[in-house]
Amino acid sequence: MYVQRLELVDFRSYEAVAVDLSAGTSVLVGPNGVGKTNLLEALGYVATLDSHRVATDAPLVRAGAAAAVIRCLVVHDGRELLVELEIVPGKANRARLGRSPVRRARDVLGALRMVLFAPEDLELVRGDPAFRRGYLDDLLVARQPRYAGVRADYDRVVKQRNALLRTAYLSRKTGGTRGGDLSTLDVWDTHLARHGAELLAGRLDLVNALGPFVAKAYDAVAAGRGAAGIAYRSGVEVGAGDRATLEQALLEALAAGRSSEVDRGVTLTGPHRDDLTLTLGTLPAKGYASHGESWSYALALRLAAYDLLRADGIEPVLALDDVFAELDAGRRERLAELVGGASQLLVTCAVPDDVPAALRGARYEVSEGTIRRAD
Ligand SMILES: Nc1ncnc2c1ncn2[C@@H]1O[C@H](COP(=O)(O)OP(=O)(O)OP(=O)(O)O)[C@@H](O)[C@H]1O
Repeated sequence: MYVQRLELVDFRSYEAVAVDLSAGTSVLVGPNGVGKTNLLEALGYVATLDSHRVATDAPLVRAGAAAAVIRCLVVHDGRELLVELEIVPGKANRARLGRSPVRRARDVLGALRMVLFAPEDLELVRGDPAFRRGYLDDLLVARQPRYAGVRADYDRVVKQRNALLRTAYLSRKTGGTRGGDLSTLDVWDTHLARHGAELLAGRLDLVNALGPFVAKAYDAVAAGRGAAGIAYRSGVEVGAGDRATLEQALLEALAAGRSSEVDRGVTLTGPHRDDLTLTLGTLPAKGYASHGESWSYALALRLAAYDLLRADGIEPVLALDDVFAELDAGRRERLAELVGGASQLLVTCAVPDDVPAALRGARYEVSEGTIRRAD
C-alpha cells in the first residue's frame, strides 16, 4: 500500500498544497516549523480519524478558515482509491471514498493503513494509560476496521452512563429531588458489559499477538539491552478471555462497584479504565526506563504494530517523524535496516545528514506552505 498523491486545503499551515509521492522511501526535508509533521499528521488522520498531536479538531484547521480538507489517493494491490475528508470543528467529519459520499466518516477506516512514529510517542511509555489504550485501539481498528464501530458504541455507552451517574450525584449534592433516578442503570450496565466485552476480547487477542513482535522490535532497536514485555491490565478477571466470560465478569464488577460509582458519579469499571503494562526485564518501563530506553521502547511499539500488520498480510505505510536526530550512529543504521523494505516509508528531518545513506530515496523540500520534489 502507498499514498500516490496528497492534497490539503486549509489544513494546519497549508492553504492549498498538493504533492505526488511514490512507493519506496521519501525524505521530507525542511527547517523547523515549516510544516513537515503537518503532512504526516494529515495522512495519520486519514488512517485513524485522529491526530497524533491534538485531542480536538480545531487546531487542524488553518487559522481563520472554517474547514480543512484532506484528499489522498491510495494505491493498494494495484488499485487506486481516493479518500477525502472534510474536517469541520464541532461537527461530524464528511467523507468520500472514490468520490462517493459515505454515511459515516469511520467508513473510510481501512482505506489507508499507516503506522506513524513521532516524538509524541514517548507518552506511550511515560504518559497516562489513555495513550496506551489509544495505541491498542488504533491498531485494533487498523487490523479489523469493524472495531471502530465497537469502540464508538462502547464510548457512547460510557458517556451516557456517566451522564446518568453525574446527574444523580449532583442532584444529591445539591439536596434536589429531581434527576436522582438511577432506575435505568441496570440497562446501561448490560450495554456496557456487552460492548465492553467485545472491545476487551479484541484488545486481549491483540496483546497476545503483539507481545512477541514488541520483544523482537525492542531487541533490534536497543541491540539486546534488556527484554521488553507487554501485558494487558484489566480491572476485571479476564479468565479465558472469551466474550461470554468477559461480559459476565464486567456485569459482576459493575454490581460490586455500584455503590462507589454512585458515590463518585462516574463509571469506574470497564476497558476505558484499563492499561497496557510495559516492562523492561523485571521492571516497569514507566518510572524506571531512562530517556533513551523509553524512546527505544516507544519506537519498538510502533515497529511491532507495523510488523504485526505485515504479518496479517497488510503492507502499511510507515512514517517516521523526526526520528533520526534522536539516535546515535549505530541505532540509525539498525533502524534503517529494519524499515528500509517498507512499501512506502516517509521520513521527515531538519538535517538531511541525520538520515542514513541507506534511506536516501526521493527527496522533497518543504518550505512555508509549499513542498517540491528536489532530486
Ligand atoms: N491551525 C493552524 N493554522 C495555521 N498554522 C498552523 C496551524 N497549526 C500549526 N500551524 C503552524 O505549523 C507550523 C508547524 O508545522 P510542523 O509541526 O509540521 O513543523 P515541522 O516542519 O514538522 O517542524 P519541526 O522540524 O520543528 O518538527 C508552525 O509554524 C505552526 O504555527
